[in-house]
Amino acid sequence: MTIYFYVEREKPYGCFSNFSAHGFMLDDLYWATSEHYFQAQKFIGTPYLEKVRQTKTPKDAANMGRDRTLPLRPDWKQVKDDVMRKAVLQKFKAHADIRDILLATGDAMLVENSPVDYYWGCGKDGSGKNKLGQILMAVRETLRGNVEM
Ligand SMILES: Nc1nc(O)c(N)c(N[C@@H]2O[C@H](COP(=O)(O)O)[C@@H](O)[C@H]2O)n1
Repeated sequence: MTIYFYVEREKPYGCFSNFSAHGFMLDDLYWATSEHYFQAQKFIGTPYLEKVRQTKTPKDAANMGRDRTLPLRPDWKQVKDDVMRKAVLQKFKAHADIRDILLATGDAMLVENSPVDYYWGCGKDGSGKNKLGQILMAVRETLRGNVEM
């Protein structure tokens, strides 16, 4: 079985999106969404991290994080998967309701059904890497106590 998710408002699996309104503490700071955390880490060591953290919406955080006039950390390509793992794990540790939804998916394949994202999602034609779906499945195993992240 495959479960597709994308935007937050699509129930019940919209909570798998990084845009879902499930905040958490990480690195001694509060993050309104996992998107805020992920995008802010692009600017670690600069004041832009805090600027992204304080953006109003996950869309605003994504827009700022994707602004390539801002100083992207040089190792971003190497660390971005780990950053995403850390954010997603913490989000599901912090919220029992969505943790239950994730665990109840059993061994279903989880796919971010983004028509525009061929890295985190499956892309328009399904050929994308679906990295976010893979991370959610890995988090699911970690929460079951089967695999360390
Ligand atoms: N809602 C939404 N709109 C897009 O245009 C997207 N690309 C995504 N995918 C999410 O974007 C985040 C990573 O973006 P960048 O690597 O900074 O481009 C991540 O949360 C994907 O799940 N979502």
